[in-house]
Parts: sequence; structure tokens; C-alpha cells
Amino acid sequence: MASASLPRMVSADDVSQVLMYADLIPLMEKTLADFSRGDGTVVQPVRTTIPVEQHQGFFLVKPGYHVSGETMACKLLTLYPNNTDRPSHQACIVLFDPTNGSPLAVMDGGHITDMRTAAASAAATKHLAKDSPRVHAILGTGHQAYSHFHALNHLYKFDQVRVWGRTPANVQKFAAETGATPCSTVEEAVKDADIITTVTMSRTPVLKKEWIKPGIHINAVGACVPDWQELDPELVLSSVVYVDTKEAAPKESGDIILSKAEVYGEVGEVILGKKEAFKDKTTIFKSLGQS
Ligand SMILES: NC(=O)C1=CN([C@@H]2O[C@H](COP(=O)(O)OP(=O)(O)OC[C@H]3O[C@@H](n4cnc5c(N)ncnc54)[C@H](O)[C@@H]3O)[C@@H](O)[C@H]2O)C=CC1
Ligand SMILES: O=C([O-])C1=[NH+]CCC1
Repeated sequence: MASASLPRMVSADDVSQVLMYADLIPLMEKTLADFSRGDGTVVQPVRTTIPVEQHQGFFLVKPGYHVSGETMACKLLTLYPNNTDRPSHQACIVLFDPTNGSPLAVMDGGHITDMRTAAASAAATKHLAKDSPRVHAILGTGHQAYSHFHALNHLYKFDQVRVWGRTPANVQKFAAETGATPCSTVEEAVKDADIITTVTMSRTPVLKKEWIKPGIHINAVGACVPDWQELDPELVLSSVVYVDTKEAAPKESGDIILSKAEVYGEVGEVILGKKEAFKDKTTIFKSLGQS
């Protein structure tokens, strides 16, 4: 029996040299749309999440097969919110050849997770936000805050990007590194903002309805656990809620489960023209990390 060759190892440095938002944002638009076709173009069940209770962590397994793209992979991800000496999210992605089942590569998944998630939010923003947004407010100062800063800046020329975080030193660091305007309260950061991105590890709401200008777009990226929230339930209930996956949202999103809000549709359905983009209303993209 012929033995399969060992898969190639692809480091975070390798990834960062080739992955660019100019390619990734259109690719995420296509992937979100393919996922929502509902014709088997993409086979991706809701991920498996194993709580690692004795270490306050989670182990997530995310397999997927893009049939027409001939891509088959599984992301293995750990989420340890209390990590201080290493990232809270660590991952590797194993890529297989769908024609013969051979493993092709084991890729570092950290940088891919940061950029893929931000590119999905950028794709959602492009289809759900009003044109020419002026102010982007980012809540959170971690990995996703940086990647969302860069992905959204790739799409728009903002007059101002504002940042708030619960740790003032991290807000100052983010501001110094990116040129964003540091804010000491959420209210100050989101006042009159056209786009808000929530990328915190909070388990309770950080963003309130009364602080935002109606008719804006919100990328709600954190709180991917059934009993975690980032958004005030009143805000969720009064907005049009879009998701990446309708199947996962009622199982995984605390913001949807606890507010009992209805999901209007998937971003992929908007891209396909199957669902409307209500740009005059407040829109929320509740991202869960599918596709
Ligand atoms: N939807 C998706 O596809 C993905 C979602 N995520 C989620 O996005 C969020 C951010 O992820 P990363 O930036 O990688 O994490 P990170 O660990 O790099 O940063 C977390 C940030 O949240 C802040 N934070 C922690 N507890 C808080 C609280 N109680 N209130 C306010 N801020 C708090 C931290 O100070 C830090 O700024 C997490 O909830 C993560 O699970 C991450 C990857 C993909
Ligand atoms: O897709 C992803 O990597 C994640 N989704 C929620 C937490 C991390």
C-alpha cells in the first residue's frame, strides 16, 4: 500500500505573507453566499463545542467541505478566555484533498481566524450599511479589534475610527498603533457612529440602544456562547438581525437566545438577492464564525 506523504506545515508567518484583505473580503462574500445557497454547494454542520470546565475553556471542532471549490478542511480551535501569556483563541486548520482524502497541510489558524472573521464582517458591512460611513467605533482592543480595524479600513475611508476597551492602557496602545481615537466610555465611542464593531470577551451587554444613532450597522462578533451577551436585548429586538448561519444562531448566540429576537436572514441570502438589506434601519450582523 502506498503511504501518503506528510502534510505540509504552514506557519502564522507563512499565512501573513499571502493572506490579504483585497482577496479575502470578496472571497468571504462568495463563501457566505455559497453557504446560503442551500443546494449542497457547501457542507458545514454547526460546530461541536466541548466545554473544558476544569480549565474554564472550550474546544471547538469545525469541519467543512466546499463542493464546487474542491476544498475540505477542519478547524480545531481552543477558546481560553482567561489566558494571559498566550492568545485566548488558538487554532490549527487541517486541509485535505477531497479527491482522495489525503491530508495536504496543517496551517496555523490564529492569523486566519483574525482575518477571516474581520473579512466576513467587512462583507456584511458592505451589503448592510449605508454608503459612505464616516465614523467606525470599535469596542474591544484584542486580536479581533486590530483585524476589524484593518479590514473595515480596507473598504472605507473613515473620517474617524474610535476605540473603547475596559483596560485603559490597551486602549492607549491600540490608539498609538493604529491612529484610532481613544475613548474612555462606550457612550463616547459610539455617539453618532455609522458602524459599530463589538469584539469583546464580555458575557454581559456592553452596548446599549439609547447610545446609538438609529439606522446604523453593527458587527456583533463576540459572545459566541449561548449564555454570553455583548448587546443590550432592547437593541437586538429593535434591529434587523442578520447572521452567518441561521442553524447555529439559536444554538450558539446568547444575544439572540436571551433576547428572544428573530433572525431575519443570513448575510449570504442578502448577497444572493434572496433577502432584503434594510439599510435605513439599524442592522446587526451577528457573526458566529461559520464559513
Ligand atoms: N464570530 C467569530 O467568528 C469570532 C468571534 N470571536 C470572538 O470575538 C471576541 C474577541 O476575540 P479576540 O479579539 O480574539 O479576543 P482577545 O482575547 O484578543 O480580546 C478580547 C478583548 O475583550 C476584552 N474583554 C474581556 N472581557 C471583557 C468584558 N467583560 N467587558 C469588556 N471587554 C472585555 C479584553 O480586554 C480584550 O480587549 C471574543 O468574544 C471571541 O470569542 C473570535 C473569533 C471569531
Ligand atoms: O470561528 C471562530 O474561530 C470562532 N468563533 C467563535 C469563537 C471563535
